[in-house]
Amino acid sequence: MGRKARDGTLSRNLEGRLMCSFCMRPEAATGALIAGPDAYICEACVFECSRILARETPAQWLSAVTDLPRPRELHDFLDQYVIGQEHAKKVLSVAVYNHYKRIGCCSALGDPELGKSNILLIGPSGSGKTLLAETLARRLAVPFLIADATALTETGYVGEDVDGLIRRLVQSCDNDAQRASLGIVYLDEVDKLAVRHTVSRSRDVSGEGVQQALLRFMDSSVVRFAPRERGAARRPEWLEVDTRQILFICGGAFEGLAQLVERRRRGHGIGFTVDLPGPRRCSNFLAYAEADDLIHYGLIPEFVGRLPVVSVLDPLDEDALVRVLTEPANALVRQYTKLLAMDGCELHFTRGALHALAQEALARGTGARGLRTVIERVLLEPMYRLPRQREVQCLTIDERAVRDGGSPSGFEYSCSTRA
Ligand SMILES: Nc1ncnc2c1ncn2[C@@H]1O[C@H](COP(=O)(O)OP(=O)(O)OP(=O)(O)O)[C@@H](O)[C@H]1O
Ligand SMILES: [Zn+2]
Repeated sequence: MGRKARDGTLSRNLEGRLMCSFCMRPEAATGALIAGPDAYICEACVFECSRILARETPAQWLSAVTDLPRPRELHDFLDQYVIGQEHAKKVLSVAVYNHYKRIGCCSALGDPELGKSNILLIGPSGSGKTLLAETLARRLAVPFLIADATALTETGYVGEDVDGLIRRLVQSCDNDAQRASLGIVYLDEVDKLAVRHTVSRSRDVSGEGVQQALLRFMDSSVVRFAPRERGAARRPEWLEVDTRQILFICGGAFEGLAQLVERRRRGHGIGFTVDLPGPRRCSNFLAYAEADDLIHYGLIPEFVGRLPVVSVLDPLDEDALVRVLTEPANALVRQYTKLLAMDGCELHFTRGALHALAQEALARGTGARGLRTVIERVLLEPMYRLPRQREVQCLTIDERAVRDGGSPSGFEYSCSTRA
């Protein structure tokens, strides 16, 4: 036994009793300790170590890579849940595939070099940014966390700092730090971190400060913290997460960015651009957004540099919203049909009603997000009455029922009893 094991702090606790050098529990609590030249280890820690090693063997990584869905498969899966956004689907499928392929290969070959390709999604509210990220994470069965960039603070301020974000990811994996490090973090509203947007905000935390804090995590940084429930057997005292394998997908509407792009493309100082941009033109110009435009918008160059993959999503038009209502595997119309079927009622929407719903959602300017609100309003009255009105067996929502705002009269008008 080495000198350190006898005298050093690694092997004895404050009372001078032998302890496990890994979890620091005394011999009385751990049972037999296995001695090394400089340290001791208990059974629980041996178990934990073998579990970690089992996951890190190259063979396992390679099989994970062989099982990795190819970009085309990822795209097909996205198609089941996300309407439109073809470009974003393609870009994301490839980027996410490459990300996990890289992780697998680098780990297998013991290569620490990991050029990570975090992703930036630019698109209006309710166009499917979160949905795309979430659906990919579900297909890959990797941990997924959604966070709002505007709620983040610099370390030391009140609120959730970036460390807290990683901690939340680990907690969502039942404190499995290893698994958490393969996760995807979707960071919403990063456009609100732009320097020019934070000047007039009331909170004392600058968006720039948060951008700086995020930089560290988007590359590689070890976050170390104590798990919430301590003391339980076989639970390490500290959890460590290396963020270098965590994929960050950032999203934002970037209002006004299209105008910046347009101005750049037309050359500065030419007066005729002023009153040209309409919504359609703007989204066209967004497709030409470059790193410089994002920096001009107020993101710091280092932050933009960490987001090499950029995709622009289209605003959903009326036809797209009708498809969102009906086509996805978990489409709203399917959901409510199932819900009313539980009350023994068959629900139908006419084509006119679907378009009216889409138009109303469109008017709200929150993209597909508005659809649920509108459909809830229209179906409120029927859903309120149905559980009592046993005779109603077939309910057709037509255009008028939508336009009448789901008033009782609209309901009377559109429901019928079947013999
Ligand atoms: N392209 C789409 N296809 C199908 N459903 C969509 C699509 N876009 C949005 N939705 C639906 O609208 C809701 C909101 O979408 P999502 O959260 O993805 O918007 P977002 O683009 O992330 O907007 P925000 O930036 O405001 O969060 C989701 O519940 C989703 O079901
Ligand atoms: Zn131990």
